[in-house]
Formats: sequence, structure tokens, C-alpha cells
Amino acid sequence: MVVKHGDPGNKIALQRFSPLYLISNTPKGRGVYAGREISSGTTIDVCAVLVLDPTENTEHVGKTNLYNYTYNWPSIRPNGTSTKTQAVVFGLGSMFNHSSEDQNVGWMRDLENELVVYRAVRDIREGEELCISYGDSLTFVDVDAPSRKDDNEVAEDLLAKFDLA
Ligand SMILES: C[S@@+](CC[C@H](N)C(=O)[O-])C[C@H]1O[C@@H](n2cnc3c(N)ncnc32)[C@H](O)[C@@H]1O
Repeated sequence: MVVKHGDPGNKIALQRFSPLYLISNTPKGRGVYAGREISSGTTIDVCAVLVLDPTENTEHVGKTNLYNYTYNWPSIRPNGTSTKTQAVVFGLGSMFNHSSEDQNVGWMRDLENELVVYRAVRDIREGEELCISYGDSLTFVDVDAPSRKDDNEVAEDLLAKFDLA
């Protein structure tokens, strides 16, 4: 079907930066990498989402691995009040990994059009992984997080304090 000019409200411009690479077997599983420099502010992708019915989300998707790929999303009840649900993001949006301290990609919900728009939040070097923030409540161990000290290291730190006294 060819869409003519007709109703511009139904036509959403999609943008995807190129080249991007999907790399498997990173410490975070699969991840998305820049194939060349990306300037701050560049749109990296525009992804359509599937907003889940809140009951379907808690009773079904929330019990599966797919849950780890969903984004928090507001949902409007038939009476007009707002509640929370999840949305499945199609395309690359589901492949961006999390970084707590060095995100280079920001994302924004477009509620009206049921899209997520991803943009570079700083200049990105060729070969860098594209990472977003998932927020504070992670469901996995963050491989970028500074490793916790083991008991021996804590004991050594305490002894060092005594030495100083
Ligand atoms: C939306 S998926 C991202 C793509 C995923 N790496 C894959 O291979 O399908 C989210 C999952 O990626 C992994 N992940 C993302 N960021 C991570 C991080 N900082 N440290 C460890 N695992 C991470 C976790 O397994 C998480 O549940």
C-alpha cells in the first residue's frame, strides 16, 4: 500500500543512526555499539512500543524473562485515572544495556504516539557501547558497578586505621 500525503497526523518520521553494531557475548550479553562518531544530540533510534494491559503485565509478562526488556509506562484507565504498567519496546530499544555512571544515550517516552526516542547525550566515540539508564531498581548485578570489598580487604582497612593512630 502506498500512503499519500493525506493525513499527516498518521505519519511518524522514523530515524536511525547508522552504522550501529550489535555485539554478542559482552559481559552484559548483547549490546549496541557505535560504528562511527556520534555527535551529542543526534537521534539514534525511534522505536515503537506495545503498551501492556496492566493485568496482562502483572499476571503473565511480569513472570517471564520478557519483563527484563520492558519499560515502565503510564496507563490510563477507562475512567481517565492513571496507573502504571510496562511496555515492550520493539527494535534496538530492547538491546541497549544499562550504565549507572556513564550513560551516553538518553531516552524519552512519546506517550501520544507510543514511541521511545533515543538521543546521544554527549559525543560518542567510534566503538563505544551505547548505554542508557534503567533507573535505580536493577533486576541484575551491574557489571560496571565497583566490586564490593571482601572481608579480608575490610579487615586490612581497619588495621590500616589502627596504624595511623
Ligand atoms: C533490555 S536487555 C539488554 C540486552 C541484553 N544484554 C541481551 O543480550 O538481550 C536487559 C538485560 O541486559 C543485561 N544488562 C544490561 N545492562 C547490564 C549491566 N550494566 N550489567 C549487567 N547486565 C546488564 C541484564 O541481563 C538485563 O536484564
